[in-house]
Amino acid sequence: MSESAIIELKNAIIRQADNIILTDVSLEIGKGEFVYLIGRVGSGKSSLLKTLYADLPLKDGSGKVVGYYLPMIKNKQVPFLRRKIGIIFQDFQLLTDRNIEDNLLFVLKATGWKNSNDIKSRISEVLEKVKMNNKGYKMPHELSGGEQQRVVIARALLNSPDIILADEPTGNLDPETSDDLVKLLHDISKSGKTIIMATHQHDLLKKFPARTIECKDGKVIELFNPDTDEEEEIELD
Ligand SMILES: Nc1ncnc2c1ncn2[C@@H]1O[C@H](COP(=O)(O)OP(=O)(O)OP(=O)(O)O)[C@@H](O)[C@H]1O
Repeated sequence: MSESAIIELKNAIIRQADNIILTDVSLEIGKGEFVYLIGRVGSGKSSLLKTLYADLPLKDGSGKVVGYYLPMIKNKQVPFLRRKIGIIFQDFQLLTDRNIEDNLLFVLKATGWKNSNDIKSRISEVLEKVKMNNKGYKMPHELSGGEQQRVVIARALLNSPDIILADEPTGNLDPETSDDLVKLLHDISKSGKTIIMATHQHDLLKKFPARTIECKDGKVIELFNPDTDEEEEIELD
């Protein structure tokens, strides 16, 4: 396996229970890469992402994510793998009974942070990164969808993950807010974080081009790579 890839799958089979969803998956993603993951409903995008954060076991083929060998990962190692991965879903999943700062505090406490000054400054750093530093006192329902999703990104950044996996992060947002959010994710990847973003919004691929892979007919195919392809080569169904 390559030394430089932060995510690597080789001849992997992605399963949901006993069902084979994707076969022969070979993929290398480097540090700081931004990758779109596209594919029709039910094509296996979420299953692929779940395999990367060890929510689905990898039993066939090899796979390595931030140094952890997926086929051999032990249950007690999974929380350590997950600390290196920030996960963002379509539904914002903020705790509705507490304000934004307390949402972030909850995660820090759950992941072992104890020093209250460190906690305070980390919360303000991540809110600053997503330009929400003046709204930490607000309750989730007092924020727009785009603002809530920014907070979710801030939450994903708390433990300085190497990788962000975003499953349809703009699925509930209007087009303009989606654009802002994708720009933000691109900026975050430029700071050295690897991002895989599953999306159905193909207009984003044209507006903010990046490497694109597709789940199709039970395989993962490389659709576009800006390092090697011309932009007009992207062809979507
Ligand atoms: N918990 C589960 N148990 C069994 N099969 C599942 C489970 N979750 C998903 N599947 C099946 O796995 C296949 C891939 O689903 P997956 O959610 O990975 O697709 P997707 O590309 O992310 O779809 P979407 O675009 O709708 O999010 C589908 O056929 C789905 O029905």
